[in-house]
Amino acid sequence: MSGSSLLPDLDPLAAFRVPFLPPTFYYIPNFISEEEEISILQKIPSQRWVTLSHRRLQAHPSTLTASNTLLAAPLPPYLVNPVIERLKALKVFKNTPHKEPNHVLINEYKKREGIMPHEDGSAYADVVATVSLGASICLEITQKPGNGHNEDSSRVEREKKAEGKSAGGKGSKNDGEDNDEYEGATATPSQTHASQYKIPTRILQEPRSLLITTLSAYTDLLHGISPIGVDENLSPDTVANWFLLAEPDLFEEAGGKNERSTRISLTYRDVLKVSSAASKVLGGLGKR
Ligand SMILES: O=C(O)CCC(=O)C(=O)O
Ligand SMILES: [Fe+2]
Repeated sequence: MSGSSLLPDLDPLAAFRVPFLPPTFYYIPNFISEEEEISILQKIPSQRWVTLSHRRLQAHPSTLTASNTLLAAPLPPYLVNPVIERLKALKVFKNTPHKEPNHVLINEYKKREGIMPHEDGSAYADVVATVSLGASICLEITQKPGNGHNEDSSRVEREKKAEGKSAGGKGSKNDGEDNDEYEGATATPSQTHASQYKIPTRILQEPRSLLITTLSAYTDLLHGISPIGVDENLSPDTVANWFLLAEPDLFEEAGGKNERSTRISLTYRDVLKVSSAASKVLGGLGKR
């Protein structure tokens, strides 16, 4: 029905699409309230962190098995409410196998910490919803090395690809969980990107915001966070989601700078392979 200008746009995400990027990035400022942010931060268990070289991380309900299988278990309530209810209202995971997230990776970045440019792995459906807590940070979006810029990128091509694509990342090497390094050898040719998009670019993630990345954000592009103390030169020209920001004035008044401080991200995902049998076996063993 989107063809008629008399009808409202029925896609609840349409207003939040990040411009200058393929239609696979959505940014929603103030997705949660300050009270909700504080409440979630207080409930993240301090004993669950795994320290990596440039960040700390924890997986809920658990780390995936070696074969990228999730042992079925509920997410803790503080990760369900209010976030998952709101993701459902926005139909964020409507095309993924389980229709809702079943796994959350929590990342913590202190000042000067980051994550190498990477794509998220084939363990997950190709939708990630990231809630930012505590501080702002810039996510850098870059082209995957080896991707052509000159190939057909017409609207028709892109829509065909988006329509034909069912959930499920393809060909990615990195699960974002235990290996930050991008392995460029897996690059596949891009049919989606050309000069109408501004890539590389940055997405400024404010505290309490939601960033949704889907489809070609997974297959054709890389995302990463520079391990720096200050994000600089922030402006409408250099930040793709500038006009979606809750408080662009804060960065303008600071001379286009964002002084980093500890930022936590909750990355909601749908793991493709879920084993309830395995969890029963483990649960049984645990009781002995
Ligand atoms: O913290 C973020 O916003 C990005 C994290 C990420 O890319 C990942 O966990 O795969
Ligand atoms: Fe990632």
